[in-house]
Amino acid sequence: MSFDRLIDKIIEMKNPTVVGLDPKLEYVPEFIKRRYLDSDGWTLKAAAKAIFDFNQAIIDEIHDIVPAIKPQAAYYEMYGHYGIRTLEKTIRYAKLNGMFVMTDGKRNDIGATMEAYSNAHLGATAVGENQLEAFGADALTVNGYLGTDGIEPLLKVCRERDKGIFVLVKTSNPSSGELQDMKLADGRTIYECMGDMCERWGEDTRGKYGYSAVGAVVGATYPEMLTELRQRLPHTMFLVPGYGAQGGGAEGLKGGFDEKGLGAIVNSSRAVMCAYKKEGCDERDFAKAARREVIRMRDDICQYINLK
Ligand SMILES: O=C(O)c1cc(=O)[nH]c(=O)n1[C@@H]1O[C@H](COP(=O)(O)O)[C@@H](O)[C@H]1O
Repeated sequence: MSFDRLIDKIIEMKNPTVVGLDPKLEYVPEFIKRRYLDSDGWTLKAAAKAIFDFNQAIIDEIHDIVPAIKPQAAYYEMYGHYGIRTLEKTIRYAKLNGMFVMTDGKRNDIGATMEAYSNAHLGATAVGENQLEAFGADALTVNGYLGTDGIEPLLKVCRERDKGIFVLVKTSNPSSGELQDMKLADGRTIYECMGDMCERWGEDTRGKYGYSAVGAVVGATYPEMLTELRQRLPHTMFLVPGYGAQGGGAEGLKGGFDEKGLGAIVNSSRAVMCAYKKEGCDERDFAKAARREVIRMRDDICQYINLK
């Protein structure tokens, strides 16, 4: 009921990073696409099958180095129910390989509907007497803007099943300040207020490292705010996207970590999935190129933090 399982893995692997599996078909090497698209045609089904092979090969190459993956649901929903099946299989395959899985769904709704999202992604669905796991991820990204009743159903599942959530606090995109940086009457920004709510929501779920089951998404593209939020939210684990393809650099990330080098996990998606394109290596070596990139990323970030 905290992020202890994730932090244990980060310490064991000495690696505070997560690979985002956001697989567009154009990232998948031709030789894999031909495997299905030549025989089945250019269909959603064939694309979803090719994407699963792509994900599987990357997981095979990175699972001994990286503690977690973060599949972004949109890249699977694009392929309809075939894509959803690929998401489900990808989650299962990563878990079989010992990885922590954070589904990036950025979900939120009223309490009743949020209960359905919580059961779908983190908990289980009741079918008669049976409680059946649908996706079974370890954590989910969520939007907190509907307030406490939209978060409560998630907290219930986090407590019962040892899961976690990452709430959007200060996002990495260029327009994030339009709303998130606005000041409230009490002088706080909206993102500070959302961060404070994360501390409160997580209060009774703190684990052995002091971090609760309620984490926050804070973009690598805003290093000063990342540093400021680390001080402000001592019990909130950060998911930090924006490193690599969005321009966030390793040095700017250090303020997001605590003095033990914990408290944050940095995501990279395109830079890992498409490392083979950047390297210009044979496309058949795409998974090895992903492996080289995750090692480079780990070493790049770890040089600035005190993770023992
Ligand atoms: O919640 C997220 O993961 C997220 C929040 C945010 O503020 N910015 C952000 O980029 N993300 C996600 O993080 C990933 C970043 O991908 P790359 O820019 O390719 O590394 C994508 O899956 C985004 O949807």
